[in-house]
Amino acid sequence: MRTAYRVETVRAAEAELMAKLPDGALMRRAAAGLAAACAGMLGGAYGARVVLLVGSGDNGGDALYAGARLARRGAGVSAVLLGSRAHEAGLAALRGAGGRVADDPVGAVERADLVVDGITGIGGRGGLRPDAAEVVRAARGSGAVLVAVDLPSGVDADTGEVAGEAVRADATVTFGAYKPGLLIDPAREHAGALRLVDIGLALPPVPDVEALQHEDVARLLPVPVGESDKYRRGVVGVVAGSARYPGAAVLAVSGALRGGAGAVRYVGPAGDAVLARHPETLVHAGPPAKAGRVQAWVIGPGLGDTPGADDVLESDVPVLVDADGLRNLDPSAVRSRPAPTVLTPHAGEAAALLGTAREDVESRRLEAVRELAGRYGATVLLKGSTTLVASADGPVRVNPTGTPWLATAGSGDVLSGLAGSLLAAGLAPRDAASAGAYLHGLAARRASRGAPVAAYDVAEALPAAWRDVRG
Ligand SMILES: NC(=O)C1=CN([C@@H]2O[C@H](COP(=O)(O)OP(=O)(O)OC[C@H]3O[C@@H](n4cnc5c(N)ncnc54)[C@H](O)[C@@H]3O)[C@@H](O)[C@H]2O)[C@@H](O)CC1
Ligand SMILES: Nc1ncnc2c1ncn2[C@@H]1O[C@H](COP(=O)(O)OP(=O)(O)O)[C@@H](O)[C@H]1O
Ligand SMILES: [K+]
Repeated sequence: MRTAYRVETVRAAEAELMAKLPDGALMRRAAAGLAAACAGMLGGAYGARVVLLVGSGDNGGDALYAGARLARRGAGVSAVLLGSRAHEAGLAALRGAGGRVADDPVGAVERADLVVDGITGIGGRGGLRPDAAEVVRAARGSGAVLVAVDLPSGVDADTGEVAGEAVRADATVTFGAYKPGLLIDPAREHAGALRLVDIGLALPPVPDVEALQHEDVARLLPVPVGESDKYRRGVVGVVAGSARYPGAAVLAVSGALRGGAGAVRYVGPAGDAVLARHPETLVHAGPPAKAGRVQAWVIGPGLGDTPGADDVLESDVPVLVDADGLRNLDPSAVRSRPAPTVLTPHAGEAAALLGTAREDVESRRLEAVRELAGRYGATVLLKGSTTLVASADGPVRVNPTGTPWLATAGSGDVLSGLAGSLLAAGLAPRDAASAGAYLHGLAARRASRGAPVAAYDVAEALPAAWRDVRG
């Protein structure tokens, strides 16, 4: 599991550790890790031209001490001082090692091999100020490798929000713990490759945000055993499709068939289309309550204007509500259910549920997903460039897989079928949602390999994604 902690928690752990260590020891640890990472990216420090962008806080201090180390190894290091003051001991260390303060900041970054962004870290507020923004733009245009210290300056560490201009780094070297913003867009896009330097912090067991890795998903996935039969493996019911959108039913069933349930019941008017593609589906044209027993329902993809989720929400099994099922969804109807509910909105659907604008959800997705989970008393999977899964309590899960090629019509239908199938197979709601998103993103990467994919390609790549995860 990759874990991330909010600034408040990181600062408390730092304070506890600092009290036990000599003055400046923690910063020297951080700087040593940073210098080693920079030297690695340069393929050796000797003869390299390194420019440090230095803000007025300890983030600048890290950059200055790391610069001193690189200078001692033969790099030409200069510092661009962007704050009202600079970390005094760090600046003295740099000067003592032969580094200097740049008198022409833009010229210096234009000639640099590597630029170190030490403008702001976890103490930063808002976007870059104009003087910093100008030098950062020159650095971006120079072809130098841009390495952010702890965080790309200008992004919000706790939320991933980017209000104004921010550094776009090739890599970020972060200290002690990942911060949520490093894993969540839009900030994640600014961070580049992530590297964590252990500085010995003792962090609480429960993080604020976490991201599943292969081994976590492998442990969650259902695997049939000798005495399994199709009913014991779980039956998932899919209520989807309409005369206008029969394809959504086919796609949701395609995901459900590859999600680990032993059987898929399809309920709705698109039975012929579903059977043509998936003859193994149990098809029913009447109301869901008459379709036979299921262990979980998926409702919503391609329903169009046909009545919403009420019938299914009254059932006593887990329900996943997607797409058209989310329209006008009543929080009290969801809250009062005896079984768990999973909602899978994209940003537009989440915005409609919250009564806000789509852009607002996209820029503050962590807050939006938490708010929806609280309001509905449900597990919420918010889709998009960073897919998040939140339940009423516990860490928010960030999905680390996926590709922007997934932004294609119908891929969400595959996901809802898949996650619903995992629910029917017995996974807890946040596990079904997050393992589903993980496999879905992995399948999309496999199917795409840098080229456009259709939603059905993603469904077909799901078995290969399972095999990847299970090793
Ligand atoms: N506390 C510790 O023990 C350690 C801290 N470390 C470093 O210290 C950093 C935190 O240091 P600080 O708390 O001094 O805070 P930062 O250095 O992150 O930033 C605060 C400073 O930046 C200024 N500032 C805030 N927003 C700005 C903006 N938008 N544009 C320009 N300037 C802005 C503030 O006026 C303040 O002087 C961490 O991110 C990490 O890099 C590391 O050395 C590891 C140890
Ligand atoms: N920019 C993006 N980067 C990565 N994944 C994305 C991006 N945009 C959308 N996705 C993913 O694509 C899928 C689209 O689902 P959805 O919006 O419901 O579309 P549809 O209703 O057409 O199926 C989701 O899994 C979502 O997370
Ligand atoms: K920084």
